[in-house]
Amino acid sequence: MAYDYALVHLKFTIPLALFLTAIAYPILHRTHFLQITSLVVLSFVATLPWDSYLIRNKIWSYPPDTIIGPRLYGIPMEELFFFVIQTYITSLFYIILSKPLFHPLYLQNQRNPPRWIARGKLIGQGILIALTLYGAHLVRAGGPGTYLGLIMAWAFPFALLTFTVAGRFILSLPLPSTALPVLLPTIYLWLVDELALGRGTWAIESGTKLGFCLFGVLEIEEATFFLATNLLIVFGLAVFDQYLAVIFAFPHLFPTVPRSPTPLMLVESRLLDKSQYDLERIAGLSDAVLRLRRKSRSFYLANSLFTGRLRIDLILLYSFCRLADDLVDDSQSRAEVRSWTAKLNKFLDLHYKSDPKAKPDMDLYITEAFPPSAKSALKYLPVAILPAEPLYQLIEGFEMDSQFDDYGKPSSSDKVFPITNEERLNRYGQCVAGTVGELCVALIIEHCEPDMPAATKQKLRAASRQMGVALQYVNIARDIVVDAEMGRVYLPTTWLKEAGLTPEDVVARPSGPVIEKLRRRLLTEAFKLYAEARPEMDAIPSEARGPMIGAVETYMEIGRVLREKDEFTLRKGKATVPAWRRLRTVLAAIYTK
Ligand SMILES: CC(C)=CCC/C(C)=C/CC/C(C)=C/CC/C(C)=C/[C@@H]1[C@@H](COP(=O)(O)OP(=O)(O)O)[C@]1(C)CC/C=C(\C)CC/C=C(\C)CCC=C(C)C
Repeated sequence: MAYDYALVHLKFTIPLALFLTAIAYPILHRTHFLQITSLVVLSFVATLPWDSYLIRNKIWSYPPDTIIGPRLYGIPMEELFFFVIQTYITSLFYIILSKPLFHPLYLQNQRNPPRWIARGKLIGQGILIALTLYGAHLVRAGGPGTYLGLIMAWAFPFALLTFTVAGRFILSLPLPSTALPVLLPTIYLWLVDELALGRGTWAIESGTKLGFCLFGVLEIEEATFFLATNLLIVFGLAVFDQYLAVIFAFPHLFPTVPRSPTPLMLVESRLLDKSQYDLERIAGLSDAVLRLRRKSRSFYLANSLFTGRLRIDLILLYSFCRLADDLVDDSQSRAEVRSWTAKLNKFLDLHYKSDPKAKPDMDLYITEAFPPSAKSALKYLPVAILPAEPLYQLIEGFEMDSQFDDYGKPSSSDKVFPITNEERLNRYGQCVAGTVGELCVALIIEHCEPDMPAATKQKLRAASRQMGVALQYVNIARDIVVDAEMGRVYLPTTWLKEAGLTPEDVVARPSGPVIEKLRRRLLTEAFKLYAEARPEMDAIPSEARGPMIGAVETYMEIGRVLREKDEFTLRKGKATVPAWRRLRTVLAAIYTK
């Protein structure tokens, strides 16, 4: 039947490609399209002459009644389509499995790599050189080793080239993110090939094959072809990721990055001397990711949905917010709180209020005023694209937090509970969380749509502040017990009074039916604010909309768990959302954005 080969695509390769597209679509970014398109073109151009040579030299053949007919340089169009769809399938496997990775962190081995990476690269290069030479030997020897030799002498030089360019980066990546995108499509295509060979859709001519089969009727040459070509595709994608990471991670080298870096920028990135890489910044990014992972499962999961410089700046913003909050929270006295907030305000003054002509030495100030662990969070805060006012207000919110703390004063009569009423609660939420929402939106606009209409910007700012308060209310509702243990009660004193309680009662007994009722009242307010702000998220630029909705919904899911259950799993005293449910929330957000 003339459609046998075409049916192989219709039954096996196209369905898998469609399935992977459905899975990957919400996380695909413009840079991914650049990567996949480039790889498809490169694969097509590199395979065409090689494939044509093998067909014309009768290494393999197609019974006329298995192909539709049109050929290019002797290659059936179904085969040409195979070049494209195999590259596409393997690329999607790689992109899906690599999405959680934060690629800039893997640039740290570009200079003075660990011994095993340096050696691993040399060993890898040695293996690829040996395989290439052996392939050439088989070709020269002719006979049964010809087909295998042609595969090796063609594929492994390309693999050697890409591994030479990105070997340290590839070896630095977690093994599953490179091995699985090679092995999964390879095994799948082995099975497809086995079926096709078994049906006679194509045939490998004797005389130029070794006659060994990996299993069934799958010739060892065919198995080697799919393994080698998928290795080439993954190496090629990793080369892209290495140079994209350089573009995104180093603003001093690439001050502005379009929504999708251009091929010229990739070439520039490749030609850079690695001595220009700011590895101190990479270490700072590593500190920020570690802080995010340790402190917030909600935002740590959500961060992997973002891409490029927006992802980097959100992580850096989180790191600063968390650091500032911890400096104040960990203070042992009101004087210490005032000292930290004064230093943080001065840090902001030096950035926003100093004479541009007399730029202060920020590194010196940070080193003198803050502990070494704080340096990277302060140094790399992307102040150039963040508005000042929300940052000052954030520090003000942390100062409000400190009013709760009596720092061990003997008499509880001095005890202050500043959240006296709902208005104060809202003000507090605006300061510590509404500001964060506004700062997130500022980054999104800068990176995704700087020329956004002013009216849209204003609507997003207002909605982001409201959403921030909603998340803060969920945070408070979740942490009533934890906060009470710290002597803090964020439930408004007026609410407590209506329920016949005082803040001291809540500190003494932060659970029970009355507290539960107040928790639900606060959650009702949180979901009211959320419901008003959520529709405005549709105006967020498309590449950030799904991830930002994912971040917000993951956090609001904490509130849903609290509302659904009277009893919930506590982790360090905090109600937690099961991992499967957090993942389900994120996936629902990005697939329905
Ligand atoms: C994806 C990613 C990395 C996002 C980063 C978001 C970010 C910068 C968060 C900073 C959070 C933070 C540490 C702020 C300091 C004050 C504080 C603790 C606020 C509370 C956050 C809880 O963070 P935590 O790390 O403690 O998380 P856990 O509770 O331990 O799980 C708050 C609850 C406030 C968080 C508020 C926001 C993130 C703003 C939300 C609003 C938006 C994202 C804007 C949405 C846009 C529109 C148009 C509605």
